[in-house]
Amino acid sequence: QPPAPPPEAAPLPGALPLPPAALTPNSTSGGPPAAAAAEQQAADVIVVGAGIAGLAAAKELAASGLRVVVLEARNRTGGRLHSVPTAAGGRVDLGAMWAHGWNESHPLRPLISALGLNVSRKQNYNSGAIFQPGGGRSSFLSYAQVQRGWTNVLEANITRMRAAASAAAAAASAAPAGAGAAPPRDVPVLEPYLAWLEGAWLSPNATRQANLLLHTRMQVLLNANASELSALRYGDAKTLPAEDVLIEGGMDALTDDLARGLDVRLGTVVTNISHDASGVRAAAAGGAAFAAPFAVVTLPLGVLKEPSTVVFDPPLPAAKRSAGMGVLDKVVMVWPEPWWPKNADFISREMPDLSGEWCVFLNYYATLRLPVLVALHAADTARGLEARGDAEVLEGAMEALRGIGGPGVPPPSQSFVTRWAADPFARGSYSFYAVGNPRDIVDALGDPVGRLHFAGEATSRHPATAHGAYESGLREARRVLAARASEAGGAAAAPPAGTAG
Ligand SMILES: Cc1cc2nc3c(=O)[nH]c(=O)nc-3n(C[C@H](O)[C@H](O)[C@H](O)COP(=O)(O)OP(=O)(O)OC[C@H]3O[C@@H](n4cnc5c(N)ncnc54)[C@H](O)[C@@H]3O)c2cc1C
Repeated sequence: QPPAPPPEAAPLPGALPLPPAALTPNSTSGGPPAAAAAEQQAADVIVVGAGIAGLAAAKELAASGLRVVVLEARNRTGGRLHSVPTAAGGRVDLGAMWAHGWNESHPLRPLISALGLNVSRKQNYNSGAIFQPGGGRSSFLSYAQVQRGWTNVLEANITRMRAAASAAAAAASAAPAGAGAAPPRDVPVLEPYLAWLEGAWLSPNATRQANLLLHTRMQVLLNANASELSALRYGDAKTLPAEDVLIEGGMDALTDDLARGLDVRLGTVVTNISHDASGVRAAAAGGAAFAAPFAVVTLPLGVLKEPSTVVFDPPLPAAKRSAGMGVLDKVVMVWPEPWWPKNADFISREMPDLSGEWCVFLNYYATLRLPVLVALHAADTARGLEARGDAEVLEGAMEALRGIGGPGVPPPSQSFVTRWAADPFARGSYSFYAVGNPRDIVDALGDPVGRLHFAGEATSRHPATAHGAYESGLREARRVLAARASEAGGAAAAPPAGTAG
């Protein structure tokens, strides 16, 4: 539980007086009134972005008695948490869906429990029904055997490579300057895979299953092409040591709850952020302007990677854009009844190549008893599908599904097609370690720049997750409080970079 707010937080020198009507708590239903557009509205802290990171930061800061204004471009809160009702009942997630690493100390557990939300049983990644390209069930290996046999070999291969790289780095640091081993060379994760595949002499059928696994275990999970993913950093983006659950009713219940009582300005597209020793100013499309001594910026990495979208003055260090931003897209399809194997967590198709189109469908029936299949596409495959219209996308889905279930498979009664890469307020799904990224990249992404603080999934030690984003918001709220206390002459000092979240 957040601490009780102090009676009144003293505004810092430089904070502009608050115009009485400028900041109205609970104004979550629209942008600022036009009449206020020209004047600069003041707060103690500006939070840019009402995703789970921004809302966590705002809630924590507001609980300390600060005047916080949250600027959000969309007409809803939640950002990459976005759940929609289905015609068959229940809700499904178009963004994040799993609480990864569900254990007793999961950071989202208190929120989920307080809201009384149920979670599904743990997702069983070994429960899959695999089909051959021409139809018919793959019979010679179970999904579990495939995973044990092939991905473990692949991961062992990468582990060996990383050990060799660490040994080379240790030798280089022990040697006198200019001598010693060459610095470790990072390679795309595709390289060890292909090397292994070449030496493995697999049958065509086994190769297709290996491609399926490469695609699901790496490209879909990490939302990037195997040619972009760092082999040295593969596995660094650790989740918590347990399994994944789905949240019944959808993940955005969490952000709905966090937003309650906060001053969130929906429909406020921030275009410029300037800062100096006296404070931060944020300007939004339409002319609204905001000022505060501090800001917490939670813009997605994909947005930061396009510097013309939100212009920073002075410009941000290049390191703020240096990790990879990938894409994971979903095609959510709803039927009145399931026609597919009901208890297999995943319905998959062997893959003739690495393109991975329509190769994996998550079966919501197995976990939440919803007659819903969710096709997952990543990276280049996802970008290719984003360029097509919904009707064409669904045609592709039906062709694949009829290859699995026969010509009688009916079209879905409802569908949703996501386009996270094209979304101007996300520009992708989540971050990944690109080839050559150093291990401490998340610290560079999260380090403050003057009075600007940075939170969001990409800045977290658990990147690419909702709980990592949440913790990063709390981390930056604490940093802002420490910086305020230190400026006000208190003894508190800002925690060093990368200490939490
Ligand atoms: C398809 C998909 C599947 C995923 N699956 C999982 C999963 O199963 N489990 C998991 O833990 N995580 C998953 N994730 C990742 C998870 O959703 C994110 O890590 C998390 O939601 C990020 O939160 P955030 O607050 O950092 O960013 P966001 O939620 O993106 O919040 C940033 C906010 O900034 C706003 N914004 C952008 N530009 C501007 C602007 N110019 N002005 C004002 N506001 C702006 C955005 O609209 C957004 O609301 C998934 C993500 C996607 C897209």
